[in-house]
Parts: sequence; structure tokens; C-alpha cells
Amino acid sequence: MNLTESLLHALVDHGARQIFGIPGDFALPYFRIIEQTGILPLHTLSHEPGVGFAADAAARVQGGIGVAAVTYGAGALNMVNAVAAAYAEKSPLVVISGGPGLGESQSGLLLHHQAKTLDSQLRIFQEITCDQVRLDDAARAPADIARVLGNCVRNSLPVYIEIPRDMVARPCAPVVREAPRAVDADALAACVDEILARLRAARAPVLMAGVEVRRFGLEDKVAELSRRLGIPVVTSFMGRGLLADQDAPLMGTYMGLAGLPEVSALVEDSDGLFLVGVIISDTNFAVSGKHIDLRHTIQALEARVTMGYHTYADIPLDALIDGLLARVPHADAHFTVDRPAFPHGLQADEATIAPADIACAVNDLMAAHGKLPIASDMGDCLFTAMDIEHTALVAPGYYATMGFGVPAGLGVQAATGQRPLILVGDGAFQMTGWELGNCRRYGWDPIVLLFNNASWEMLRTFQPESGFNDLDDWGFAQMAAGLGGDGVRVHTRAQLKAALDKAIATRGRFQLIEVMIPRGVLSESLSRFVNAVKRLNAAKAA
Ligand SMILES: Cc1ncc(Cc2csc(CCOP(=O)(O)OP(=O)(O)O)c2C)c(N)n1
Ligand SMILES: [Mg+2]
Repeated sequence: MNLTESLLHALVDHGARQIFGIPGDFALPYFRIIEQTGILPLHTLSHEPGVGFAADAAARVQGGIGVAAVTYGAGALNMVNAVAAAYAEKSPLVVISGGPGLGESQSGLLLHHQAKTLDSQLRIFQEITCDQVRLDDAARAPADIARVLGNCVRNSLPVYIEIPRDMVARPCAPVVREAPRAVDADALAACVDEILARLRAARAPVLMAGVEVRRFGLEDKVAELSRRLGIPVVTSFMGRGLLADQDAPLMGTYMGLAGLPEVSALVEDSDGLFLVGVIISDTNFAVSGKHIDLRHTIQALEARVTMGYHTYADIPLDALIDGLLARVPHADAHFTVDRPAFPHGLQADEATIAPADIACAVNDLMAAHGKLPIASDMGDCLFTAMDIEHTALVAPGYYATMGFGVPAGLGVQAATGQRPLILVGDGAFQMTGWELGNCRRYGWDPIVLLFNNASWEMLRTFQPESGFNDLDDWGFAQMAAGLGGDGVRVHTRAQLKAALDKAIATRGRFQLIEVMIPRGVLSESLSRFVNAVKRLNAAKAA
């Protein structure tokens, strides 16, 4: 076995199911081995940001790790933003980069694709990954790979692996996966007892599910725990889409002043808020109507449990949930909640289209044809998703980068085989929407709802006086055929419904529905979010 094969088998062993990538001369040798061995399927895309977003989304939906394979310098550094997004949102993404061989590194020449020094790339990735290795020693490689991939899975964070191009075919032993780390049973029991005591003493306990629940594959168990405890569940903004397919007492998504009042009141009035895998970020908590004193909550995140001004260390979330389930008997009665209703029954008439109509049309579509997993970009399309029935959702809800939506949708279909619905604004589509041109090669056929307001509308809501938020009308629908798909531009609600009916009935080609939305027409969630931010900022300034 050679070093690349050893790495590929280790990737499979740690939960990788495919590789997304773009080669270069520093990467051609290891790409050849990927292609020749077929240990993992390789999907090449067109631009490295898309490679990173697709691999990140694949990791999020399949519960394993994502793999982004690139060349040195121009390739890897082109993907920094996507890896930073994965780091911020705790996605287990493995970055593999080809690199200069030992001989050329010592040639005394500056090498092409080199930035500052030959170590610059590794140093840049140290800031956005939890572990790194350059595989320049075949004897040490199996242990290095086991350590790095073990950290990727254990922390649910990106890692960086550089393969010098003169090392790819060196004989190498197989990688032996690290043994799971032991959890202190006494500390776990004490932590479980204290959490249960606090929840039982609370008048109005609530469980908020965050992204770590998905990252560690705990949705079924968390749903079961909430039923047994008899407490309602909400998701964080980032956690939207969690528990969509579980029988959970799910009330909705917490968005503070931007969200549904009944959901916000449930969270903000709770005296027993149990934050399970929730990232304490501004997008999750900054627009709270009533200040949530996080010091009075129970926070389980990054293998630590904090409550009552003290922290239990080294309590992995899976061990904690198992410990709680072991101590909470099956509930006698089936605990349910009255979930707020989502909009249905689109008026298919000649009226222009608002984001609320898109949510309504999608809810009607899923009611008639079954749920679709959703990949959403940043922009009002993501806020519109809050009015769509709960379904699997991948979106940059915290890091908030544009460009995620289309590549992420391709990653979802590559990973699951399920046809995704992609929500993307015109500004974000200008960045990475062209990855749709790769669908035909792989048989992917997403349905793309392109919110075209010819504007960076989210920015305009915060700074309406700036003319630079105006975008031109690019005519995206007309470009679909050249990319291998079908495109249609719709102006009215009747045209939107007809386009969705045609799209869902057409398989084998991506379906691009360019929805023309008048500037200034926002989703209700975004309107509430912007008004909340302005009110809170005004209050701070006062
Ligand atoms: C990679 C990156 N560069 C800039 C920005 C900053 C930004 C946040 S929202 C936004 C406008 C989005 O326009 P779009 O048409 O896609 O959607 P909509 O607002 O609904 O009209 C920008 C430029 C971000 N978040 N990421
Ligand atoms: Mg726009």
C-alpha cells in the first residue's frame, strides 16, 4: 500500500463518502491515485470555494467527514473562506493539498504557487483548522493521519493534510484508527444528575438544539430525550432543520425579535434553558427581546458542560445524551406541542412575487410531493427558509458567507442521492451559481429558486442610501440551457406555481427558476430581523 492509498482508506474509515476537488501540478500525482484506486468517488468542480462548500455540506448531511482536495497555493488558498466557514460552523472538513516535494523545496528557487514561504500555506490553515500535518515521513504518516482525522471527528472541525508530491506513492503502512477516549464515569454521572435536578426544578424548561446535535449524529436521541423529559424543543437559528424528521416536540426556531413571538417567549421566559450543542453567537442570540442571562442556562458545547458558574470538562455530547437517556425512563404519556403553522395555499394569481409567496409555494410543493432537503445561501433566501416547513437544511447561518448555496446543494445530492432545493439570491448566484454547469456530468438535478431582486438587498435594508447595492439584471434563466439545465423567469405567483410543478416533474436536468422580486420586498423574518437590529442599536446609542 502507498501513502495516498493509506490516507484514502483512513478517510473512508473515518466517515468520508466522496471527494470534491480541483487538481494542479502539485496535486496531479495524488489525484491519479484517487482516480485509479476508486477508493472514494471524485467529483471535480470549477472553483475552489465551491469545492469547499460542497465538501462541507456533504459532511453536514451525511454525518461523516467531508473531503476537499486541492493543489498547492492558488488552489488551497482560494478555498480559505469556505474552510473558515466550516470551522466557524463546526463542520468536519478534511482539506487535502498537494505540495512541493523535498528536492524542489531545497532547490533554492522560489516555487510557483508559493506565497511568502513554503510554510505560509500551512500557517494560514493553522488558523482555520484544529490540526494539521505535512506527510513528509512515510514511517510517521499512519500515526499522523490517525491523529489528525481523529481530531477532525472528535472536535467536528476542519483539519489540513499536505502531501508533498514526491511522497504520494511511497510505501506506507495502513492507518490504525485511534481508540475512543474514555469518559470519566463519575464526572459524567455528577453532571447528568445536576442537569436533571435543574430541569426538574425549573417551572418552564426548554431544550434548544444546536448544530452539534447534527454533527455528532444525535438527532434521534435528543428527540427521544425531550419526549421523555416532557419539555419543548426549539432550534437555534443555525440549527434550523434539525429534528425535522424526528418525532420531537419541536416548537420552531429561536430568532429573538426576528422570530415567532410564541417561540421567543418560550425561550426568553424559560428558567431552565438547556442549550445542547448551541454555538453562542450573535446570529443565535443578538436580537433577543429580553436579555437571556446565559450564566443561568445549561450549556453543553465542545465537550464541556457549563451551569451554575462551573464547568464539567471532557464530557462529549454523545456521552452526555446517552447518560441522560440512561437516567430518564420512558415517558408514560406521549409529549407533544402545538407547533406554529407554516403558510400553505399559494394564491396562484397575477400578483408579483414576495419571498413569503416562495415559502408558501415550497410548502405546497412539499405537501404534494414530499420533503426536499434544502441548501440555502446567505441573503433573504435564508430568512425565507424560516417560513418553510421543517426539513433538512444546510446554510451558513452563523459565518454568513455568500456563495454557499449552489455548491452546498450539489454536495447534498452527491452525498445523499436526494434531489435538493437550492435557495439563492442573485448576488450570491453571481459568485458560485455557475457550479450548476457540473450537474450534467454527475447526473445531479437540483431545483434552484433564484431570488432575483437585482440587488444586494440585505445590505440595502441596513444602508438604503447606498447606490452600490443596485445590481444589474443578468437574465440568469436564459443561461441555464448552456449550463446543461432548464431555466425559466417568473414574475407572477401563477407563473411561480407552474414553474415549480414543471420542475418537480422534470428529472435529470437542473431546474433554475429565476424569481423576479421587486426591490424592497422582504421576507417577514428579514423585516423583523432588520427592525430588531435597528431598535436594539438605537437603544444602545441612547
Ligand atoms: C462572500 C461574501 N461577500 C460579502 C458578503 C456581505 C453580504 C451580506 S448579504 C449581501 C447581499 C446578498 O445579495 P443577494 O442578492 O445574494 O441576496 P439578497 O440580499 O436577498 O438580495 C452581501 C454582499 C457576504 N456575506 N459574503
Ligand atoms: Mg439580491
